[in-house]
Amino acid sequence: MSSDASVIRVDRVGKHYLMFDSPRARLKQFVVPRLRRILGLPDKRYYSDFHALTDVSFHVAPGETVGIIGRNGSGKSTLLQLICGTLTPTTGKIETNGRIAALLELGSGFNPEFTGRENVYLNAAVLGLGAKEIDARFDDILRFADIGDFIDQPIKTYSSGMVVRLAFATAIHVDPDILVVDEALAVGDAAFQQKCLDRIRQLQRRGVAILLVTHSTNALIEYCDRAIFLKKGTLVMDGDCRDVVKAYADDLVLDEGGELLDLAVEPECHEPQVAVVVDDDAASVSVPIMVESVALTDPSNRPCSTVAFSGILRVRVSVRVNGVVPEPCFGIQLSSVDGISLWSVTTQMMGVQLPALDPGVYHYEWELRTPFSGNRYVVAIGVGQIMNGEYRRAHRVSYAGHFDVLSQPHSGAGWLAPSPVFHVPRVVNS
Ligand SMILES: Nc1ncnc2c1ncn2[C@@H]1O[C@H](COP(=O)(O)OP(=O)(O)OP(=O)(O)O)[C@@H](O)[C@H]1O
Repeated sequence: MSSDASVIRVDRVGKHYLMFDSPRARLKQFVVPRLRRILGLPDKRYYSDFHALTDVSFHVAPGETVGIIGRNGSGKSTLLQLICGTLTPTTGKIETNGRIAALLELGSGFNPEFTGRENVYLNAAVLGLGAKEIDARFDDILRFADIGDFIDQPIKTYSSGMVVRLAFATAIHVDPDILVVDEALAVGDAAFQQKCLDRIRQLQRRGVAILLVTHSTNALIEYCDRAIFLKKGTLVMDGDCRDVVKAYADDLVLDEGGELLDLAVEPECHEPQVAVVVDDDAASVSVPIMVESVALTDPSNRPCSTVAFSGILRVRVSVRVNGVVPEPCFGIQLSSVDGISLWSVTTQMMGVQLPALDPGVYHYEWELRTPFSGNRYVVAIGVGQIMNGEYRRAHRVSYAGHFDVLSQPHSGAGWLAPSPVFHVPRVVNS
C-alpha cells in the first residue's frame, strides 16, 4: 500500500471483456490465431473489445463513505467486484488495506446448498475469523437477520429478502475495515432497510470505510461523504454528493429529452414555462382528450424550476378536447429522476367532479405544496375520462417537466404529502 492513508486506491483501472458474436467465433479465436502464428501469418481477431470500465481512478480514506451512482450498465457492480477482488482489472491497479466485507449481487458468497448457519461460518472464516470468534457473534448475527428457524434450512429455500438479511448481518459482524454494499438493501423491506442504515451509521462512527452503490439520491446525500458518478464505464464526477446528484439528474433529464423544456423558455419571459410535450401514447385526433403543453410556475405564474421546502408549485396544463367528453378525469404523478414513482393522484381520487367538456382547448392547474426532501422531481401528466366508474387514460406525458426542492436542514425524507388542489378547467378557445 502506498504511503497515503487511503484504504482503497483505484488507479487508472479498466475492465475489458472479449465479446464474441457466436460460440463458433469463440472457438475460432481459440484455434485459428495459434495456427496462423505457426504458419507465420498476421494475427486475426474474432471478437470485439467491450470496455465495462475505462481509466477509473479514486481513493477512499478510512472512515469515509463514498456513494456510487450511475445508470444501469454504467459499471458500478464491476467496480465493486474489482475492489473486492472477485474480478481482476484488465488495466491499472487496485490496492485495498484491511478486511473487506461485501454485499455484492444477491446472495453472492453464499452456497445455496448449505444452511444459513453453515454459510455464516463459511463466510466469516473466509474473512479470517476463527470458529470461537464466530461462535461468540453468532447470536447477534441471528438476532439482526431475524430469520428464525430458517437459519438451519438450505439457503436455496430462502426468499431474496432473507438472503440479504443474513448476508448483511454477517457482513457487519466480522469487524470489517471496508464495507461494500451493492444495492442489496433495496431488496429488504422498509423496516429492515432502516435497521441497516442505522447500522451503517454505527460503522461510520467506528471508522469503517463504506462504498455504497445506490439508485436512491436521498440515501446518497444522507449517508455519503462524497459521491462518484459513473457513465458508460467512465468516471464523470467525483465530489460533493449534492453536486454529483445534480450532475446525474441533469444527465438523466437530458437523456430523456428534457432539454426541450429549457429550449422552449425565453430567458426574460414571464409567461409560464412551457414544456414541449412528448407524445407518449402516440395520441392523435382520434384520442378524445390530449395534453398540449405543461408549465411549472410559482403562485404568481412565473416560470419556476426550483421550489423552497414546503413552497407552492403550480402545474399548468393545456389540453385539447377533440369530442364531447362527458366525464373528464385528470391525473398527475411525481417520480424521482431515476423513474421511481413517488406519488400520484387523479381528480376522481380527490372526489373532484368535473363538468362535461365540449371540443376546444382548456387550461387547468394543479397546485402542490412541497414539504419534500431536497431533491429533483419529475412531473408526469395523464388525461382521460371516467367510463363505467373507472379512469380510462387517453394520453400521458411521462416527462412533463421537473423541479428541484431546496433542501432544508432536518427537513427529513419520506413519503410525499403534496396536499394537491385542483383548479377546474376553463376554456381558452373552441
Ligand atoms: N462478464 C461480462 N462479459 C461481458 N460484459 C459484461 C460482463 N459483466 C458485465 N458486463 C457489462 O459491463 C457493463 C457494466 O456492467 P455492471 O454490472 O458493472 O453495471 P452496473 O452499473 O452495475 O449496472 P446495474 O445498475 O444494472 O447493476 C454492462 O454493459 C454489462 O453488460
